[in-house]
Amino acid sequence: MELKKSIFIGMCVLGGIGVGYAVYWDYMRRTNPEFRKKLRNKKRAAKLKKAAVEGAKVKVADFVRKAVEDVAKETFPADVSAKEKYFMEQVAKGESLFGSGEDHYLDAALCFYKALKVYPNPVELIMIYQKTIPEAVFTCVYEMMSLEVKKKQAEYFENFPPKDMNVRIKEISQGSSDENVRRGLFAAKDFSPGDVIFKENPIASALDPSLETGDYCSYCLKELVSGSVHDDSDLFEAVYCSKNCQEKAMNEYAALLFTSNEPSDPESKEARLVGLVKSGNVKFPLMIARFLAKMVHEETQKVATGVDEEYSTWDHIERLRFLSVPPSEKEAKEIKLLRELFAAKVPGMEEFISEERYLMLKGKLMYNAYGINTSRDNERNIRENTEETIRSSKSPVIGAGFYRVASYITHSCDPNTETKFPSKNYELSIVATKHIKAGDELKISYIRTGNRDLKSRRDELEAKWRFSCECTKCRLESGDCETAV
Ligand SMILES: C[S@@+](CC[C@H](N)C(=O)[O-])C[C@H]1O[C@@H](n2cnc3c(N)ncnc32)[C@H](O)[C@@H]1O
Repeated sequence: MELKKSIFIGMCVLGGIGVGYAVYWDYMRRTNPEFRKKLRNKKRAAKLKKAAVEGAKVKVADFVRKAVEDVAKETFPADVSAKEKYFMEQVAKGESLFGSGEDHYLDAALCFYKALKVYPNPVELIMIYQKTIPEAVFTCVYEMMSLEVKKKQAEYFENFPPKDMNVRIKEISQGSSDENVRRGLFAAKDFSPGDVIFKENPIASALDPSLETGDYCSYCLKELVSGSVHDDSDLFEAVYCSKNCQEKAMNEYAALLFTSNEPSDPESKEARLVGLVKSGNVKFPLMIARFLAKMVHEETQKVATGVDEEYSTWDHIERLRFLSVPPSEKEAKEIKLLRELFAAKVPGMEEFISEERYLMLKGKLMYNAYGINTSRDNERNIRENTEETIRSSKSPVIGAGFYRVASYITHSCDPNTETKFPSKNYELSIVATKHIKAGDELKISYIRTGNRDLKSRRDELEAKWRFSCECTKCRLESGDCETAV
C-alpha cells in the first residue's frame, strides 16, 4: 500500500514538472525572439549532425560495396610463400594506415580484408582482428565479409550447378503463395534418348547395412568381384574395393566415427553406433553420421590446404526441401549417440547436433535420396526397398545416395529421364529416355510405375513425398485435364 502511494505521489510530481516546463517553453517560444533564435540554431545543428552521420554511413556502405566488387575481380597469389608475402604486406599497410588517423580507416579495412583472402583460416584471423585493430576498422572489414557472403548466397543458382552439367535449377510457381513455388531441373541443351545428361557423386551414401557382409564396397558400393581391402581398426568391419576407397572413407568419416581408443569395449560410443546401425539395419543415421563427419573433414581440409570451395556442403543442402520428421524415441536415441560421439572428438559439434538440426537433416536425406543399384545380379542378397523413402524406379536397391543436383528433379509417372549407375558404383547418371529440348523440365519417376494403377501410384507418392501427382499420365487417367506437371 505504502509503495503504491509513493509511486503515485512520484508520478504526480514528475507530471507537474513536465506540465510546468511545457507551459514555460510555450510562453518563451511565443514571446522571446532571442529564445526563438537559439531554438532554431539548435535545431539546425542537430539536423547537420544527423546529416553528417547519415553521410558517413552512406560513404562507408559505398566503399564496402565497391571494395567487395573490386576484390572479387582480383587474382590472389596461389603458392604458399607468395601468399605469406602478400599477407604480410597487406597487414603492415593496414596497420600503418590506421596509425595515420581516422581518415585512413576505410583504406586500412580494405588491406585487412585482402589479407583475409589468402589466410588459411579466415575465422581465426577475424578473431585476431577483433582484438587488435580499432573497432571502426574491424566493423568495416566485417561488413565487407558479410556482403561477400550475402552476394555469394544470392547468386547460388546462377553459379550452381556448373555449366558442364547441362542443367539449370529454376523455380516454378504453382499458385499465388510462396509455399506453392517448387524448384525443378531444366535442360540447357537438346538430348536424345540414351544420352547421359549429367553424372554426379553423392554428398553422402550408404550401403544397406544388411549388405555389409563383404559383397560390396562400403564406400563406393561397387560389387566386389575379386579381393577386398579392410582395416582392422575399423569397428564397422567395412570392406572396400580398393585402397583408394579405403583411404577416402578413412579420411572423410571412418577414422572419426569407427575407430576407438578402446576397441574391445562394447559400450564405447563407436561400438554403440555400429550396433545401432547394424542391428536396426538403418541407413539414415549412418548417412547423417557420415555427412557430419564429412563436414568436419571439409573444414579441416580448408584450413590445411587453404583451398576454399565456392560453396560448402552445407550451402548445398541448405536449399533443398525436406519432409519434417516427427521426433520420436528412435530419433532421440540416434541424436544422443551422435552428440556423445562427436562431443568427444570435435569441439562445438555436440551443440551443433541439436534435435531440430538432426531432424531437418534426416528429413532432407530421406526426401531427396536416390536408391543405388550397382549389382550385376539383382536378386542376390538384396533386400526389397519397401519401408523407406528412397527414390527409385527400379528395385531392388543396395543402398542410397544423397546428390546435390539430382535432388531437384521433379516426379512424373511418365518421365523423360532415368537413373543409371554405369560405372557400377555410387556415381549416378541421369539419362534421357525421350527427346528433350533445351528449356524442357527433366522428370524422373520416384517410384516403380510398372502396370500400377493411378490410385496405387498416387497413394505411394502421397505417403512418401506428400504430394498429389498431377503428371500428364495421372491427369489423363483421372480424366482431369485442368492441371499438369
Ligand atoms: C525431392 S523434392 C524435389 C525438389 C523440389 N521440387 C523442390 O522444390 O526443391 C520432392 C518434392 O518436390 C515436389 N514435387 C516433385 N514432383 C512433383 C509433382 N509431379 N507434382 C507436384 N509436386 C512435385 C513435391 O513437393 C515433392 O515432395
